[in-house]
Amino acid sequence: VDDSTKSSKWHSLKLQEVYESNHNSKDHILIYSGYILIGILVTVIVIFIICKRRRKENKGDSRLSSNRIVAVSDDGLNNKFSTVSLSSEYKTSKPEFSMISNDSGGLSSSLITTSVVNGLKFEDLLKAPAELIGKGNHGSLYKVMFDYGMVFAVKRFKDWGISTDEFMKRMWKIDRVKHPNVLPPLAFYSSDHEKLLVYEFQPNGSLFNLLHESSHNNKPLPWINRLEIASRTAKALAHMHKALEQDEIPHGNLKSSNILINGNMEPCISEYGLMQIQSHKTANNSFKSDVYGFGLILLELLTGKLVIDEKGICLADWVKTVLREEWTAEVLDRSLMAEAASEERMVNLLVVGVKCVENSPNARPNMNQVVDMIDSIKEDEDESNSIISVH
Ligand SMILES: Nc1ncnc2c1ncn2[C@@H]1O[C@H](COP(=O)(O)OP(=O)(O)OP(=O)(O)O)[C@@H](O)[C@H]1O
Repeated sequence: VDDSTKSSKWHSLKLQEVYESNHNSKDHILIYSGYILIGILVTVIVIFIICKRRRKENKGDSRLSSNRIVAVSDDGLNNKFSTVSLSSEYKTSKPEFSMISNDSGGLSSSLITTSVVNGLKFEDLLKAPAELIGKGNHGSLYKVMFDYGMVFAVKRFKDWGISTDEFMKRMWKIDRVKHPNVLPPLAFYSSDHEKLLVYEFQPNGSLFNLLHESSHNNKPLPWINRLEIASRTAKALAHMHKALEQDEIPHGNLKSSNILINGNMEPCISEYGLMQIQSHKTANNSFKSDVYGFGLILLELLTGKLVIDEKGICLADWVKTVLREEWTAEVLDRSLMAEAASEERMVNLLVVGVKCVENSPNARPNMNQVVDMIDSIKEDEDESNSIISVH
């Protein structure tokens, strides 16, 4: 009995052991399956997050693809007319810019899109050969060329005391206002130290080149073209003033080198709104400064002389003096006098110019009044031309 009891006890112990070992391995399987499930779950979450991020980045990229942005390093640029690649300039020093601006708080605030330049990327601009074509008072201008024929003018501003935020807001406001005779920026970039603006390159150069650089064009600009340029520029400026009056954004730097000439000999106002107004009080005076600038352009158009000549004589003062002394014909560009056009209408336009360059801003007309005055000269011109053509 004892033996059989022992053996049955032994059996039940064995069974228990087997049962327990089975039970343990089941537990293990369960535990491992749990781990695997958690692992899968974590992997799925990680993949989901990565995909979401990629999608976001792609969105940013497609926004960028319609931008043109140029990065130029601070050093490595010299005064000489030179052909460089912006990317090589860029590599000469630690890059100051990246596609994502460090100081402007994000991509969208550092880049501006425009539909005109779809498909072109930042890298393309960096790689393209660039030519320094001028150094103005407020920065340098580069001509950037692409294999497939597209050419851009990139203006690089130095020391423009405007914050990135303000700059971006201003650019958006200007971008909203369109006029066929105002050159819109195609893209722009801003960091605390530097602002870049990209424009379409105008192969015919500026009104300044046309009037004052004999090598530019040997044929003098005919009166009818000068009148047309004056009229279109006045209308474009009046349009911009009206649309941006509330925002207090005048052109701020209107001069003949900022009037570009397109293939049809039409003027295009460039670099609108790139100067900062000191205060609200001066805003109105700044609009009247544009009127002054426009007046000087009229005087340049009619006299063919520089705003300040080699002897330091100021064109506005000179014209005023000559008109006071009634030597009117002396003032006009000789090539205009050689034309069979009406001297009277030329003098009328000159008078509009003189009104615009009055010393006191309040004495100057606004751009709408200027447009009306020029329109009436144009009407006279058209009328007389139609009479001539009938005869
Ligand atoms: N989009 C453009 N296409 C072709 N030429 C241009 C373009 N923009 C400017 N230019 C020309 O490049 C030259 C340099 O221009 P830039 O604007 O740097 O100088 P600026 O107008 O003389 O001075 P500022 O810095 O006061 O504007 C000028 O002769 C100008 O007419």
